[in-house]
Amino acid sequence: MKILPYKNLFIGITDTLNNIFFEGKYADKEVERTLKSNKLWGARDRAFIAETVYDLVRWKRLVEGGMARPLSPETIWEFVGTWFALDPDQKLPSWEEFARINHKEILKRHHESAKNIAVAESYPDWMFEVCLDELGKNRWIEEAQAMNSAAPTVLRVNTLKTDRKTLQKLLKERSIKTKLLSLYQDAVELEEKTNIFRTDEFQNGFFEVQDAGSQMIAPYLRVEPGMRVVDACAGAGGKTLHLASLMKNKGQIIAMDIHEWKLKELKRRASRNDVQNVQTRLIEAKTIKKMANTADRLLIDAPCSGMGVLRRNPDAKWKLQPAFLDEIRKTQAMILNDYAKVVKVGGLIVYATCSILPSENEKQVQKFIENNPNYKLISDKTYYPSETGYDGFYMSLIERIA
Ligand SMILES: C[S@@+](CC[C@H](N)C(=O)[O-])C[C@H]1O[C@@H](n2cnc3c(N)ncnc32)[C@H](O)[C@@H]1O
Repeated sequence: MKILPYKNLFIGITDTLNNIFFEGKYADKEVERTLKSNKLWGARDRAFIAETVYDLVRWKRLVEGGMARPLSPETIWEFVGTWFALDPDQKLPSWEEFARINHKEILKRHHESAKNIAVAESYPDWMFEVCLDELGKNRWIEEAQAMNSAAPTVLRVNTLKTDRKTLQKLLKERSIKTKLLSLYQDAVELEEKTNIFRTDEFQNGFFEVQDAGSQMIAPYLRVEPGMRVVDACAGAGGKTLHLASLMKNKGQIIAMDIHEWKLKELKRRASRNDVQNVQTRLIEAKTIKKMANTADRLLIDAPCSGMGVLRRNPDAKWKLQPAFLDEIRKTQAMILNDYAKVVKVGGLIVYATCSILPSENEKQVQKFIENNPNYKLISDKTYYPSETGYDGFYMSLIERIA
């Protein structure tokens, strides 16, 4: 995007980056907070700030390759200036903050550093190596590149309240252009970024924002109206709400998590969506044991590394640590082993993650089946961002056979 040479926009960008990189804040929340902080910014100003911040979070390592020094709170302006200096079509404003910017030097350093592919694709070395090792070179390079582009905004129509065509028409009346996605039965994609949360349609629960890949998970569980379904890692309920729509609000969904605040948010969303068949339950020491053999269906939307959704959360590239990956694999194995008993004999389980790493996905499931002969793998699938254009997900369907 062309530079908008206004100092207050650049101050917004540098402050936001500082909070993301050095105060541990999440990129999406920080961008939202910055955009709310100045009511006078128009749509173009907002787009410039949001796009520049996301680009810089995504391309941090590549930009550092062109800088004389690493990124620090002291070098944030140089970091932003270097990013624009890498593009010959951009002209930096002649402010003192950009006085150190030397285009020729930057390009020279950039050409040298980008010979390292992890720098060129802007990933930390350890992450690049783990992914190369797990996915192989061809697959990982394609995914690394796909996850460096901006994520589209996709809505899931709430079929308890309306249908896709009606939603599309209502949004069109607000000059919000959308397209229907033929491979995803309830998905509507925005053609341009806009603050969709301000619309009456959102306030009235006609849709939720949910990536197209994520929309494949609930239907994979083959729920039917009247069933008793447990959503074991429900979080704020993205998939719980989808399950409720598929069940036409009939039967019972028990939405569980280890964090009460997430379940509170789930309740708020359920009421906006007119979802009436969900009961929330906080997971405590004996909760899971007590629920053995009670469910027709079990969704395990497991906590994971998020290595399929980096284009939506590019800051995770820099925040994720190898030790966390080890920990999360243990948690996944524990959840699968302990929670699988909740389903009745003949019942179905979906184990899903928003990661494309086999060690969090098919390898976890294989290990579980090997150790638990009462369960059978029916099918599984990984959705790769490079193939779908949406977030990466894994899902497996497991039957309890004895
Ligand atoms: C991928 S997120 C769930 C997203 C959610 N299903 C949705 O669609 O919005 C994983 C969730 O697992 C929860 N979690 C972490 N450890 C858990 C555990 N031991 N048992 C149950 N849930 C757990 C996290 O709090 C988080 O909300």
